Amino acid sequence: MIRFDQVVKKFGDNVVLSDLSFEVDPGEFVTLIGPSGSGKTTILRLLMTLERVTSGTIQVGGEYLSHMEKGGKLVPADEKHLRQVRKRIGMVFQQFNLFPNMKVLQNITEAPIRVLGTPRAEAEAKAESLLEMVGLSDKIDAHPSQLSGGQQQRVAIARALAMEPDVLLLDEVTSALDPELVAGVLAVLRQLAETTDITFLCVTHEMQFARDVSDRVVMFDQGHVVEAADPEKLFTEPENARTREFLKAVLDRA
Ligand SMILES: Nc1ncnc2c1ncn2[C@@H]1O[C@H](COP(=O)(O)OP(=O)(O)OP(=O)(O)O)[C@@H](O)[C@H]1O
Repeated sequence: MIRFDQVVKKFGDNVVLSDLSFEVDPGEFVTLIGPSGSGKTTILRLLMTLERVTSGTIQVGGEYLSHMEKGGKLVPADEKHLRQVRKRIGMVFQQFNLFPNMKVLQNITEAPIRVLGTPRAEAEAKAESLLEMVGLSDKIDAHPSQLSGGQQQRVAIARALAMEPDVLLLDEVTSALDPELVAGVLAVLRQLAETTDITFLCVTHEMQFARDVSDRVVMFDQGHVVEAADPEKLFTEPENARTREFLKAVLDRA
């Protein structure tokens, strides 16, 4: 579903990703772990087309994201192509980024109506069922400022799902939450991972969540994949010294 092929990403002279290749299968839940600055967020931003590759290619669902085919050749994607492929990808951020002046319902229906052309009644019915799924049916007419951080994040998840993405990117979705609100958000994500065929790419410091929910965990350092394995293996018997060092530091801090 996601394929990075020899991707290089530089910011000036800073080589953030060098020759990065990895794949995520359809329906797989993959978590990226690694030290601060290792390039995890850059990977998500490339997938959201907020950044462009320096070289190499990215494919989503068999279609090029970074490039498009023109006259039998691969050329950098134009804005129209990017918008088209991007519709398949949803993202939930650390900061929930809800529209503050819109009620919860409108936050969820806005993109389906405007971007997908979904009729309003259909978009609202869908939003109601998504709000039920995230346990917030009673907040349909609230404004974001009237919700806790955990509730706002669950609305943000519902909003991403309303676009029916094939791929959902999760970037430190619990980092801005008070500790007592984290479990509710993780429970919603766990349910989604178990009951939908969405492909997840997740960046998190919640190691227990990564261990419970992921099909595969990928350890990054300095823009390279150091090691990738199923969570039981990676967390109990990491092969690479860098992974062992990183996990020890994270678990000592917890
Ligand atoms: N827009 C930008 N301009 C310049 N440098 C950038 C930009 N975005 C990221 N970088 C650099 O790219 C590197 C990787 O950053 P990135 O945010 O992807 O790391 P990360 O692994 O997600 O870290 P963290 O866990 O702290 O979020 C860092 O050295 C960062 O300074």
